[in-house]
Amino acid sequence: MSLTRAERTIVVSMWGKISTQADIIGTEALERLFSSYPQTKTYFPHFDLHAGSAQLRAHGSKVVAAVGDAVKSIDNVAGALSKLSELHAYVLRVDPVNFKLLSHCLLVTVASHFPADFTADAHAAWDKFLSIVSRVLTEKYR
Ligand code: HEM
Repeated sequence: MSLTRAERTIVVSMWGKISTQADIIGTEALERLFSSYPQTKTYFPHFDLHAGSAQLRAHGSKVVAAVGDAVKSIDNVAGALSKLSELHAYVLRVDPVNFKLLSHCLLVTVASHFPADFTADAHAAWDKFLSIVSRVLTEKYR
């Protein structure tokens, strides 16, 4: 699976907007993840996961920064995220199903912040891009 040229253009150009609100978007996506899918909280027993907590905000900005690294290396996402891939697969052992949940929450968050940009094509491009990111972060399981 790889992005078409048109899909890359959409992801890169929307990232220009998302990156200006990266911390807010990362934090909101995590808040949505933990409230809609509370089972995901089991990976964070050491975190204060209340909405707006300092740890949640710090983690939200790290997650979105990593998505930004992937956008910047959109032709080599595996290379850009290789350290994170080892962390999630070998150290944290996050079950891959959780990546679908977080990707969904990121999509919903982006859609609600940028409704005019979130056309059906943009939705499809981001969905595909986030599944590539998720695949990279989980592929070391196989
Ligand atoms: C788009 C998918 C994801 C991205 C881009 C991502 C990104 C990151 C980043 C950047 C870190 C910090 C690494 C560091 O401090 O060196 C991290 C840590 C972590 N991630 Fe993810 N992650 C993703 C999905 C997930 C999912 C689905 C879960 C589980 C539900 C998860 C659980 C964790 C945990 C438990 C940590 C360690 C937190 C800590 O103790 O500081 N991640 N992730």
